Formats: sequence, C-alpha cells, structure tokens
Amino acid sequence: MTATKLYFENLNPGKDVDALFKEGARIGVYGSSFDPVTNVHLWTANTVRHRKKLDFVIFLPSSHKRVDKKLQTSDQHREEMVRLAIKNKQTFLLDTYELHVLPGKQYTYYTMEYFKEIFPKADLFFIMGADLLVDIAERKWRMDEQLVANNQFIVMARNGIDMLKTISSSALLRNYDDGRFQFLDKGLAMEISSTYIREELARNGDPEFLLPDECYSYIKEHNLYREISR
Ligand SMILES: Nc1ncnc2c1ncn2[C@@H]1O[C@H](COP(=O)(O)OP(=O)(O)OP(=O)(O)O)[C@@H](O)[C@H]1O
Ligand SMILES: O=C(O)c1ccc[n+]([C@@H]2O[C@H](COP(=O)([O-])O)[C@@H](O)[C@H]2O)c1
Repeated sequence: MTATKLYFENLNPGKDVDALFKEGARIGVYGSSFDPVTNVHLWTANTVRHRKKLDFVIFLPSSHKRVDKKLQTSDQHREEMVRLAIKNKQTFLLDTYELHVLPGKQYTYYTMEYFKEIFPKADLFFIMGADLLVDIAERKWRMDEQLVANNQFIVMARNGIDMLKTISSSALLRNYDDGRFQFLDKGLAMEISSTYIREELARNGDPEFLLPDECYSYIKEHNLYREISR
C-alpha cells in the first residue's frame, strides 16, 4: 500500500474518519497549484461539495516538479497556506501526495490511482474547471486515455466553454460520454485567479479579502510574491 499523505487534522477521530473510509463515500479531489489558494478555490470546492452531495473534498496541491506550469513559491509555503485556508472545515482535507511522495512524473492519472488505493470503497471524482476539459480534449494531458477511462469527473462551467460540445467533438472524450463527466454550473461566474493576486502583490497592490485572512497574513509575514517571475 502506498504511504498515505492525507492530513486528518480537520476530522474528529472516530466517526468522521470512519465516514471517510466507508463504503460509497463520495470524495472529490481538487487539484491545483494553489499559488496561492484563493476564496474562489474555497467557494468552488464548497459549492461542488454541496451540490454534488460529496462527503469530502480533498485539496491536492501540485508540486514544483510539475513540468507544464512554473510555480511561483515553494511547495512548503503553498502547503501551509492550504492548511490555513481549510482549517476548521471538517469536510475539507489536504493531501500532500504530489508534494511529498509521488516519485517522478506528476500526472493526475498516477495520483488518482493512489487515491483508489487509499479509498478502495469510495466513489471518487476529480474536480476541475471546463478549461481543463478543453485541454484534455486537445490531448494536452499525459496518460489521458487511461485517466479518462478509469475515473469520474466533476466539471465546473466556465464562461464561453460549451462542455457538451467539448465532449462530443473530441475523439477521446466522446468514447466516454457515459455519465462519468458530471457538469456543474455554479450559478455565478466569480473570477479571482491566483495570478491576479500574485500580480497585485508584485505591483504593491492590496488583494486582501480575495483570499482567507490567515493566508493573506502568511503572505505578508513571509514576504511572498513580491516579484513576478515568469
Ligand atoms: N473561477 C473559477 N470557476 C471555475 N473553476 C475554476 C475557477 N478558477 C479556477 N478554477 C478551476 O480550479 C482548478 C484550479 O485552478 P487554478 O488554481 O489553476 O486557477 P487559478 O486561480 O486561475 O490559478 P493561476 O492563476 O495560477 O493559473 C482548475 O480546475 C480550474 O479550472
Ligand atoms: O496529468 C496531467 O497531464 C495534467 C496536466 C495539467 C494539469 N493537471 C492537473 O490539473 C489540476 C489543475 O491544474 P492547474 O493547471 O489548473 O493548476 C492539477 O491537479 C494538475 O496536476 C494534470
């Protein structure tokens, strides 16, 4: 069995932990660089949890080993900010498998295989925005056929993206149009990006209230995102 890197800090021992491992537990995995985590990450995670009746949402920060995206601050800082952001929310968990364990290539396919080992009885979903569905349709993801064939997804609508058409026009995705992609229209297009927060900080702006107070204080205390590095 792969070493678990799931942090149970938000769970009461006993009942809550049993709920996480129970037969048919509905668990969403929300992957991002969280560079930094924003209020929109929290709001989208909670909306998905509520509307799709998930028991838990696992926040999965990606590591600096990612090849497709340059991260702007260290794994340790991003992990700590997610921990602060989800503190006291019992249905939100942090998993640091990609940060600390996953050897070699950081592909979501491998990470979801890890979650299946940890939660063999659960109903697992990878949570993502429709922009990522387009990327998968355009064959930008690694091990994409295996990923799609072996997983379920909750896809959040994003402005200007027709999710049904993205699936029907993709040679890969149209073969898996069997209910494994569940769509969610959040009802409100709220756009707070990590990029915007980083850029505000770098130009001496003040993005307070776009992210949890504790994360804002953490950024100030550690003097993060003072420059934009591309
Ligand atoms: N406003 C939003 N509505 C729906 N989904 C979103 C929204 N913002 C981000 N997502 C989704 O959340 C996941 C993580 O996104 P990510 O953290 O890369 O967004 P970001 O804040 O725009 O980051 P960055 O600015 O660093 O690219 C992705 O699946 C993305 O599609
Ligand atoms: O597996 C892949 O090839 C792959 C390619 C791009 C993104 N992902 C995952 O998608 C999640 C969101 O990515 P991003 O770019 O929005 O931070 C995150 O968990 C990434 O590891 C995964």
